[in-house]
Amino acid sequence: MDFFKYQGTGNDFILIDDRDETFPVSQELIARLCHRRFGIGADGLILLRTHPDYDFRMIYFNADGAEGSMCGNGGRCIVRFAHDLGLFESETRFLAVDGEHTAAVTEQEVSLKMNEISGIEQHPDYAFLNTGSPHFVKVVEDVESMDVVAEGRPVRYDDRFAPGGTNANFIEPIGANALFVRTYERGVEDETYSCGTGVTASALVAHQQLGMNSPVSIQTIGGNLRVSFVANSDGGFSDLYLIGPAVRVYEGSVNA
Ligand SMILES: N[C@H](CCC[C@H](N)C(=O)O)C(=O)O
Repeated sequence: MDFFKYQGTGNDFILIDDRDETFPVSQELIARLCHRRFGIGADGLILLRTHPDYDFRMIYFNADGAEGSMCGNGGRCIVRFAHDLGLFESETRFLAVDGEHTAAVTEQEVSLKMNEISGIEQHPDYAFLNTGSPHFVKVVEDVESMDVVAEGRPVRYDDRFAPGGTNANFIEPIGANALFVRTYERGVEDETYSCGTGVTASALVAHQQLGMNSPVSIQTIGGNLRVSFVANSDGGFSDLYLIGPAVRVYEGSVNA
């Protein structure tokens, strides 16, 4: 079976051109392919399929092999993959688990439009919102020295977020409109080098709690992203874009 490996600021994915819909979907196979020792190794696996009304359809699976909610970095990577396959020139429209997305590509970046957010659930020491995936966001002092797994895993499984659980983001302001974000990712069950829906959520919380304005620059372990948005008077957000690099690393073939 042929596959392509892409990464978006270190969040890495196996991409499969499944326009013929022959990929044998199973939780066991996908978990094995994503395994860092017994498989190719990735934070997730993404199928590119056809759709009569869109340039393509995105189906996302977390590294645990289960079909996931929206993946922002994976969305940027499948846009780069579709462009590499020649499916569009510079702008595209595709269907994902949370509905329609548009995106634009340049040599350096992919700009992905994220779905509108109705509002942020603000608690005394954290915020919670869904940017296509559920995110707990907490402002901390020294994010670089945190043990993100030790702090993030209990949040991911906390009863407050049952039954589906949540991703956990820890954010630190590093400039007027800049953050350092680290994320424990649900379904990977580890810290990832970046999380697209997570940095999107973090930027909106930084606007609301820290007074940051669009575009917010985000440093992650895996590289730099930008999030631009319009804050609406009703507390929601629109014109939400996740912008940054998405790169093909290699292609290969694997025994299914
Ligand atoms: N693990 C996430 C989905 C992928 C999110 C992340 N990879 C991104 O770039 O948004 C979840 O189950 O909620």
